[in-house]
Amino acid sequence: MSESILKIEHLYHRYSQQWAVEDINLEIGKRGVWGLLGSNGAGKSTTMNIICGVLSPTRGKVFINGVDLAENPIEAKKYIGFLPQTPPLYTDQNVDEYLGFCARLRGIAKKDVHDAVERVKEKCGIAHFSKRVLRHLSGGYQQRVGIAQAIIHQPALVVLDEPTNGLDPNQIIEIRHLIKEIARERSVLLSTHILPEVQAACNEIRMIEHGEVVFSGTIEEFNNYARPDSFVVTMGNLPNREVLEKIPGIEQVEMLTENCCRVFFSGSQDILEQVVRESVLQEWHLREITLERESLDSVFAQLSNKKLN
Ligand SMILES: Nc1ncnc2c1ncn2[C@@H]1O[C@H](COP(=O)(O)OP(=O)(O)OP(=O)(O)O)[C@@H](O)[C@H]1O
Repeated sequence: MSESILKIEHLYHRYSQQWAVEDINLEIGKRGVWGLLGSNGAGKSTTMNIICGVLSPTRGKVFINGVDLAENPIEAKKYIGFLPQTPPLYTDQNVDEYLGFCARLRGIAKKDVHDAVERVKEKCGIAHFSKRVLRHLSGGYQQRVGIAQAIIHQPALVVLDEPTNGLDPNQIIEIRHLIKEIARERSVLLSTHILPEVQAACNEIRMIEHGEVVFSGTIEEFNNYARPDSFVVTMGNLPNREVLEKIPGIEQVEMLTENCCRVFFSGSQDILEQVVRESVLQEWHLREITLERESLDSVFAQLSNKKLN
């Protein structure tokens, strides 16, 4: 990848005795939403805290926009906005006061603070709550303020640690929408252990388990990771099991109803075309044929077990 905003090389982190991250290598591009997926305790927060310079790695290198985080932390951190798992909010401040404070912390010149605050409030849909004290905002709006502080200095990479944790379903949809919106102009790396979250929000997935990367690819590649090996077929004139089992590649047929059966096959999915062809030739009156995809949960479980095995 020529245009990467984040590159991690051989990253290790140990808390006293226990290794939380072991040899993580990652590279992410300059646009889109990148999901860092993993079950609880997989090492996501540790990795994110290291990327954002909150934690020093035991070993390994992190480059933000080509800048070595260890050698040049101030320069590297200019490119990053971070929303940790618990939003760093001063809940006695109102939205304007808090975002103004964050802008100054990020080194924005005094004369530009007002414009920066107005811009992120607009972007995050919180302009109508400018004078509202943070502790009186709902969880979803507090999270919006958390995202606003993460983008106040217009970073090229925004890192969000479980950004929809603890939100209700409507708030989750709104936050996902906001994340996609801010990823139009930059790269967003978000961590989650919730599978529908990555499906709904991410273009690319990096999955870590027990501190190691176990999957790296697009959402389609993730969905197709475990190849389907069965389909369900409904025919007006379904032949008996033995007839179907004679078709090369079909391993076993399980009758579900008089007109419907589940077919287990080995080899490629071309077998479906063959069944359709046979159905026309033999006048079996095919009504429906559906490949049974592995559910995302089962892919997740398989990838989690890959490391254990
Ligand atoms: N401060 C700490 N001291 C000791 N061990 C820690 C510390 N923080 C995390 N760990 C351990 O390191 C491992 C990775 O934890 P981490 O929080 O990075 O995982 P995670 O994927 O973010 O999990 P979650 O989704 O639950 O936040 C876990 O086994 C965890 O118990």
